[in-house]
Amino acid sequence: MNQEIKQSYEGYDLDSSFEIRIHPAKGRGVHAKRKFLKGEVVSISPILFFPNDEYETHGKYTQLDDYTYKWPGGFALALGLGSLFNHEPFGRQNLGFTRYIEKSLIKYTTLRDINIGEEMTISYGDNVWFDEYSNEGDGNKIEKSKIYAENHKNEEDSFFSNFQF
Ligand SMILES: C[S@@+](CC[C@H](N)C(=O)[O-])C[C@H]1O[C@@H](n2cnc3c(N)ncnc32)[C@H](O)[C@@H]1O
Repeated sequence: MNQEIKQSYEGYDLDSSFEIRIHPAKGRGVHAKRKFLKGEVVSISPILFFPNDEYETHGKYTQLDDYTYKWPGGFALALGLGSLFNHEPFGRQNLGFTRYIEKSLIKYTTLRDINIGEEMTISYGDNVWFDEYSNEGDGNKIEKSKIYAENHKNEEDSFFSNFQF
């Protein structure tokens, strides 16, 4: 990460496991305050469901559009930490998520060990709607075409494509 970005981070604690840090381009993000091991359940978010018609008429014209997940019959807002996980290009994220439709929940699980201070991220998929920054490399803005190529170099990974907003 370059010096300019590092210096502009500010943080505040949520509890003994998580803190919020504010990145100049990405906004708030969730960072680990303790070490997490691969396979740990990090968070379970109950969701608030918006049926398609309500979303089409109202939701998509509001800030909700940056936060909701696709859900059968409409869209879902993850309550709690789930809405604050920022995006990393597919393959670089350290959390996976599973939708439990019947229970109206999303469960977030670590894909690898996560060290203290690391940002906890999910992948929103290939088609993001903002200039994409990545924690890897120099931590700066990345070219979408480069990431697309990286994500598709091994098409057998594509069964993960349901890990999308
Ligand atoms: C679900 S919100 C995540 C929480 C958000 N950072 C906040 O402060 O409320 C998604 C928004 O975060 C920002 N974001 C997430 N990941 C990003 C990334 N890798 N690069 C740039 N912006 C990102 C984008 O503005 C996006 O619309």
